[in-house]
Amino acid sequence: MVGIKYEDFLDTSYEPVDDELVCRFRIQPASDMTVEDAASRVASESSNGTWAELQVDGEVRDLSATAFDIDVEETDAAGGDPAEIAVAYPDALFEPGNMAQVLSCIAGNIMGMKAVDRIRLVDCTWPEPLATSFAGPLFGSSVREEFFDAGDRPILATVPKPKVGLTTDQHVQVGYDAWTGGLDLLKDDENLTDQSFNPFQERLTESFAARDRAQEETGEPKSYLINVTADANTMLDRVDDVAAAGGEYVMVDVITTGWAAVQSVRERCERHGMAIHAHRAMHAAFDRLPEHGVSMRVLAQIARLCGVDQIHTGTADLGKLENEDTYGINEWLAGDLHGLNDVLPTASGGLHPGLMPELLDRLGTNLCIQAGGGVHGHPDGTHAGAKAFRAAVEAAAEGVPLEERARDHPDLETAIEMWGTETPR
Ligand SMILES: O=C(O)[C@@](O)(COP(=O)(O)O)[C@H](O)[C@H](O)COP(=O)(O)O
Ligand SMILES: [Mg+2]
Repeated sequence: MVGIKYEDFLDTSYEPVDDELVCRFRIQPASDMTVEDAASRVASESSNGTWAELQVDGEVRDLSATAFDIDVEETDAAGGDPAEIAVAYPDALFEPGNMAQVLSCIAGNIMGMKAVDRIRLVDCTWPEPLATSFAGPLFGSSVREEFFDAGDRPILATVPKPKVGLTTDQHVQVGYDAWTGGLDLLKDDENLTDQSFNPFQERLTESFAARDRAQEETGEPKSYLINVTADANTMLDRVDDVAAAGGEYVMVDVITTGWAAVQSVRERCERHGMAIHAHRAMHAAFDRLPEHGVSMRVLAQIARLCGVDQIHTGTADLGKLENEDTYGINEWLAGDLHGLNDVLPTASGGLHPGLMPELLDRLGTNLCIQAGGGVHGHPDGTHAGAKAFRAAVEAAAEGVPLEERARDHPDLETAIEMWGTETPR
């Protein structure tokens, strides 16, 4: 039998081994706590320790995490200085392929410990055994070639606005106008699911009928990010319904449904060869305060492991919503992760044609770009708004100044006159 107590979870000479998950936390120790004491408690409470000294078998001891790196940020603030710490977690602590269990360790009780005034899970380094125990994306950015002839340009999506309240007929008409105006994707808003004013089954059937007409008319492949968000069983039924209707995608509000449900949807989508568009509504409840919570970088990592193909990552501060490090997150989503597919970032929120050159300059073209107000707010309506959006992105991707392209593109000219290159507030 061996005793384990908080101090045993701190060892700054420790070198993590290859199959260990390494998490970096930003902590603000409580005023009566040294950073070492706080770090040992983070490692203990997020693995197999607790406040009382325990007598355990050796094997149990082996499941203990180790805080092995402490980087204090000197400040003149009262109380302890904040610090970034690194904790290594043994592979055997985790159930392979179970994201909810992993998060109950690394983002569980520690988020509420009195030993720290604030704690933020900032970044993770995922080892091969744990990472490859997850499905990962089925397509990732290859959706651009698999489903569309987009070539070098980003794929373009629009959400009918107002976000809820349109009838199914109105929704479908907006979709048809957007698709025939040159957009690749119609997208449901995060809070549109199966409400009486626009029921899911009718919306599904009639939208895909309109999609087929639009493909006929334009000769271009079109698709629909239909929101299947609901309880897990209902979501799986809706995935099957979308497959039966000939859909290529489903959209899921991944934060509000939870990662366990996302993993089940991923499994069902594989059966049908379908892609998952992840909306991150509620992410800011986790990531907005820089000193506390879970960073969007880590949320994006979790989404990739759980198998989404596209996820919203922000507009590099060009749009209406706060963004955290869009560039860094997009880079990680495109990077190697033990052979798992990449994820296509989605830029959305306050975007309009005038912002496209700067957006592509900052984030490149390996993107899905969504504009709702930036299309349906066009004075000449959705079809004109869609044409302006497509023209702006094509010009930006070709390096042609918008003003020049607008000379022979009146809808684009109108959009630029209307919104200029301003970021909406
Ligand atoms: O409801 C909205 O606000 C949007 O539909 C954008 O509409 P607009 O194009 O009309 O702004 C998206 O949900 C946000 O972009 C989500 O934020 P993020 O992409 O940051 O997750
Ligand atoms: Mg929305």
